[in-house]
Amino acid sequence: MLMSEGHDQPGAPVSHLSEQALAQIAWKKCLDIIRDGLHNLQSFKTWFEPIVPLKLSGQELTIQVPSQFFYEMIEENYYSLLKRALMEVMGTGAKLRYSVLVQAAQAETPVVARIPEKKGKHTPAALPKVISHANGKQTKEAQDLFANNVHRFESYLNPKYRFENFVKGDCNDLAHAAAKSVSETPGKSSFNPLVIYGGVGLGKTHLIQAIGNHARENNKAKFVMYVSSEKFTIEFVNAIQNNQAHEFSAFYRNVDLLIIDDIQFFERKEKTQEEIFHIFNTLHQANKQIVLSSDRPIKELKGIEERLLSRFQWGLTADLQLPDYETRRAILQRKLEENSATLDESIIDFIATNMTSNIRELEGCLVKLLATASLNAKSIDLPLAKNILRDSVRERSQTVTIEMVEKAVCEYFGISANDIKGKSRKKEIAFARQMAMYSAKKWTKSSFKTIGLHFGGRDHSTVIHAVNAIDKNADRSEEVRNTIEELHKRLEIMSL
Ligand SMILES: Nc1ncnc2c1ncn2[C@@H]1O[C@H](COP(=O)(O)OP(=O)(O)OP(=O)(O)O)[C@@H](O)[C@H]1O
Repeated sequence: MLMSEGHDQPGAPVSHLSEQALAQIAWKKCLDIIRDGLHNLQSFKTWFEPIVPLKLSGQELTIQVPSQFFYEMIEENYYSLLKRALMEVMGTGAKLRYSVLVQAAQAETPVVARIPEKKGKHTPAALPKVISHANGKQTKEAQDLFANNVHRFESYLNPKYRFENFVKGDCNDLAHAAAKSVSETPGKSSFNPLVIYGGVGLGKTHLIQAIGNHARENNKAKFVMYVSSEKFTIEFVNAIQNNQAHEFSAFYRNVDLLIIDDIQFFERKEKTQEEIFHIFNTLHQANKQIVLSSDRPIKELKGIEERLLSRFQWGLTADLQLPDYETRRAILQRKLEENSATLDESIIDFIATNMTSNIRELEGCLVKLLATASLNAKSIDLPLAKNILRDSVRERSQTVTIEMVEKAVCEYFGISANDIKGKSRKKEIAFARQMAMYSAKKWTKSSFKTIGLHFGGRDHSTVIHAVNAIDKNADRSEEVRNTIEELHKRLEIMSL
């Protein structure tokens, strides 16, 4: 083990070294192993050189990473290598703790990593035996013991899911407001249970975990438990097999705020539904909060007992809709800020315009771009971004239409469709109209006649005149050339 090896600091007994010095020595050794294992100096420089070893206590090494994104990239891509290095240097009991530097001005957020075990395990069966009860009822003694041990049980909440980084929009207004309210006064409002439903990747897990994190950090609920219905079911089956069904039941009946994700997974699982039914009743009667998520409205769940369905609808049900363009942009901006990264506006536009069906995909595009930029140490421009994301957006490509031209021109000049189609001869509007006709001729397959009809029922000769006028202007004026180019760029983005 590292602490018994004195040769790194000749003459200095290792035991006298500070935790920080020990961390530096251990990390330096780990880096040697990682460098050898990577075969790619650039990746090593990008992902490992910026890491600062903070302290080594026993076999637990704490390292500081610059951002959450960094932490996730390392866990995602270099977990095995990192684990091997740590175990070689510090032995099989090695543990790693990340400290994520959120922003220079903010406090650090510690994240406990999972080495050597990648996934944390929460086993209600790990409760002390004495919690078990006679005839399904807990003794007072057992309850007290539970209360005194609450701090020992993990909530299985991911600290990254917070209200602060959940972007509000028309698509999630009610769900967000209800979630905030529940997190402030769990169990005390009529929103019990609170059910959040919505399609894949629209933020259900984020929002329900934000409730748990907020309630826990602000002491609104003592024992918060987050569990997916899949995990709940597996644990329940295990508990039955190990004769620990009573302990299992007792564990969940003691929770102050119970959050269950993806309840559609309970469909057709009769035994598990029965268990949930009893837990639900106990918690509800005791004014404990229940939060559920589902991928569809409760009424559409099939193979779930009526009595359970009706209970799920006792409180408030709120849905998450697909985010609109503005919300998609705001989410991208927020994710960039979180990673202290920037991207050209045109790239943000490109992603927000094309990734419309799922926020996880939206995020995925961003991560792909940032990772490429970082790994190749080069900045990303729009053509490169399109190239990197071509697989994600390929199916969406379409041809430019007159409607797109109208939208792009209106947005660019800040005027309405009625202005363009109307009779106004005001200089700016007449110019925008000519520009619209010019762009429609240039980038769509429409005839002069169709374009004229679209833009206010004008004659085809008016369109020919507009196209010639803009062509001439472009020869003379850089400003006009820039406008054409910008409109072209926006149309390209819209059509991908
Ligand atoms: N309004 C939002 N603001 C910021 N980030 C969001 C928002 N909605 C979703 N996200 C992010 O999108 C990703 C997917 O969200 P999440 O996992 O919560 O979706 P989900 O609805 O639970 O998906 P699934 O149906 O697959 O379980 C997460 O990284 C989450 O942080």
